[in-house]
Amino acid sequence: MPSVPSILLAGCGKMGGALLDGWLASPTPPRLVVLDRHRTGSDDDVRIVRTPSEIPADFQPDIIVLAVKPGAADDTIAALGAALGPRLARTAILSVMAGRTCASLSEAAKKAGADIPVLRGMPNTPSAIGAGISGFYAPPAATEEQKTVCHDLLFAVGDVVTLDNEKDLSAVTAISGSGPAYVFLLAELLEKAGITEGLSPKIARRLARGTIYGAGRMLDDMPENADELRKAVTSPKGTTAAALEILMAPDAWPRTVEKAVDAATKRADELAN
Ligand SMILES: NC(=O)C1=CN([C@@H]2O[C@H](COP(=O)(O)OP(=O)(O)OC[C@H]3O[C@@H](n4cnc5c(N)ncnc54)[C@H](O)[C@@H]3O)[C@@H](O)[C@H]2O)C=CC1
Ligand SMILES: O=C(O)[C@@H]1CCC=N1
Repeated sequence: MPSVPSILLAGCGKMGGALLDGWLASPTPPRLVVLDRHRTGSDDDVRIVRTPSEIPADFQPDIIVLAVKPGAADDTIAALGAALGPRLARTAILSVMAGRTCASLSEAAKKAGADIPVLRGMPNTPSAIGAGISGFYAPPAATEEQKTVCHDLLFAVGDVVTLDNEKDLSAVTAISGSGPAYVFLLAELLEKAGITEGLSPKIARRLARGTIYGAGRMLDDMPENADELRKAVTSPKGTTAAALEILMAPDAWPRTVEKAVDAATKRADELAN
């Protein structure tokens, strides 16, 4: 494989688009062709096509990053097989889709005429600004080179946790794949609560966002555990204690977060095939 890999990004919506933004901002972006039926335009860094038949005839992808919805994967792989012909057999797939297993996607590739490995990543949208975190799983069928290139594609947009068991990707999806949405919800709710308490929407928004940003940076920068950082904010009989008494009641956040993550993990399992 060349030192700058050639990547076909199939699906450039919210997640594919976040990866694309992160790659283009990274010091050594891959050679890229983007396939998305709803995206148009082209620039110096990336060729964008709407159908597989428009993929340049001399473009041999080292890796196809599959970022369509799980239900669209089989059709997309079939269409790629028809357009790429023997080139499909000289590539590997990195799926960033929730649920879909390596085995089910390898089967789809076989139907499209290529017996190729499928690796899986589960990134998240902060990848767009280089602040993503991804789970990564490579099956035994993948070559060391394919593992390295796929790992590095994810590492170019943030941190990467390599997994020994594919099954763990469902929990990863529930924690970090979906996780930014939970934090954005907290931002929305804090902002609304601030407005309810009489702050202007502008000030409530600034306070909510600034707080989540600052707390996130502390989690990243400081050695203390999250509970220690929490306790450092909580004066006995003070304001934080009054709020946490409500949030930390067993049926409040502890149970709610556990139930939410369990629901997301189960949904990822349901999307498997
Ligand atoms: N949105 C997120 O935060 C995350 C999403 N994912 C996974 O990423 C995948 C994509 O999710 P989103 O980006 O949110 O969805 P999306 O709907 O924003 O993007 C999907 C894109 O695929 C394109 N597409 C669909 N079928 C196509 C075809 N046959 N040929 C060409 N383009 C086609 C659509 O035009 C669309 O732009 C899903 O499988 C999801 O599980 C993974 C981690 C996080
Ligand atoms: O909601 C979903 O299914 C996708 C996977 C992780 C984040 N978004």
